[in-house]
Amino acid sequence: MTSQWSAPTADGPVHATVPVPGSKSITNRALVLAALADGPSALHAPLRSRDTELMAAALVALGTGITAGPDGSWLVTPHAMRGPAAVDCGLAGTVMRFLPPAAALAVGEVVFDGDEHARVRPMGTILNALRALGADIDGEALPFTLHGKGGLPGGDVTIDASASSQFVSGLLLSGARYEGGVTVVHDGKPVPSLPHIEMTVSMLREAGVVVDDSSADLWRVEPGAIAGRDWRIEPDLSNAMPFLAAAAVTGGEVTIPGWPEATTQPGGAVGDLLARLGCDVVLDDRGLTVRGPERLSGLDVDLRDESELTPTVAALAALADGTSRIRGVAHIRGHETDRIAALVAEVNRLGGDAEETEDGLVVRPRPLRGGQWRAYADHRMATAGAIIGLVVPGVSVDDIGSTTKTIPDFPGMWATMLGVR
Ligand SMILES: O=C(O)C1=C[C@@H](OP(=O)(O)O)[C@@H](O)[C@H](O)C1
Ligand SMILES: C=C(OP(=O)(O)O)C(=O)O
Repeated sequence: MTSQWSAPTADGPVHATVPVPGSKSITNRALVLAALADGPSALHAPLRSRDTELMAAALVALGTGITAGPDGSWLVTPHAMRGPAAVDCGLAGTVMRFLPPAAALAVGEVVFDGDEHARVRPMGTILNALRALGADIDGEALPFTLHGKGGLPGGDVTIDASASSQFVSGLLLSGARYEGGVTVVHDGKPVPSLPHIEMTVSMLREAGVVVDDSSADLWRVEPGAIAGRDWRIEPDLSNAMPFLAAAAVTGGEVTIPGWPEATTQPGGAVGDLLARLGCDVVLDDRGLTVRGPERLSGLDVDLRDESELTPTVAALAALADGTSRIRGVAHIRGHETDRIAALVAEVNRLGGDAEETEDGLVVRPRPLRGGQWRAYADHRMATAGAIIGLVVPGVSVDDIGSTTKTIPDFPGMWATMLGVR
């Protein structure tokens, strides 16, 4: 799915209110919990994009009933997991890390595969953890085959989750359905994206599961039922950031309605990050409103907890007046692409001055020129190119179709925001 896209240049400060679709991370957790629950669930305002459609299709292949309501909600009727089944993970980390622990409850063979870029994403940690908990799996990465035995003994497992928080979240989401529950201990460099584990723990508790996360690097899920319930999906705050960035780089004003007062999404940090770059940020009953400054300042920031925001922050840094340093994100070399290498290559291709560090990148101010911005099949690389294209004429993004991973119609939303439809 590649599609060349000439990034539109803003003809002045961008002023817009932009409703954004639901959170990928919350939608895919709610789908898994609903499929493993003891009764029906409804997902209200779910994200309907490639990552979540793949999750839904995989759960249906494993026996779950999923239908769409007239208002766009998803109604989920759980059923005992069953194989044989084939699961297409696409490029979705949440599908490739959250589903194998659930598929281990099925009887029969479940074959997992995904996009070319997905085959190099780290998987060994979770496959070995499942083996340690009693699963029978052939393979170390996509593609792999799980020989389901209808359940798992569960118990204690020690893993190194420094390459992805999703290893922990995946085990916790299904752990209540294992005979002995699950205790996951992390041993290694710090776990990234911790808010995403908090999201997992908090959604498990909302579904009535007993979880102990009182010790650092240890999570205990007691065996028991997962309750069917109504899930209300928050807007995707990480996907809101490129639209807010449009205000930041053009000196305009953008509001995202429905911004939650409290959230476990790492995108909750977006307001603080934009304020540090020099924006005015207000959260009130209209939503989150960002007003851009005349000139953006650089920033020195550790994004380990909010690592999925790195491409967007780097795009802003490339347009800032001061030097920026992004730290704590070594593991994003294993995201949709090696994001550190990709960002440095693309900023420099447009004449900028970016440099890789061991755990992030440094971006120094230098005027950019138009040219090709490569997305590397990565939705957040594509939207980073769009941000730069707002103020640098002649930027072309080579794979804008990659944005359908988490936003159904990014080019349409971008055009509407700019009033160019
Ligand atoms: O659990 C989740 O929903 C996610 C966890 C994070 O993964 P990593 O821990 O691999 O960064 C994040 O970057 C990803 O976009 C979504
Ligand atoms: C890292 C990301 O995705 P995934 O859920 O595929 O890991 C992301 O969306 O930035």
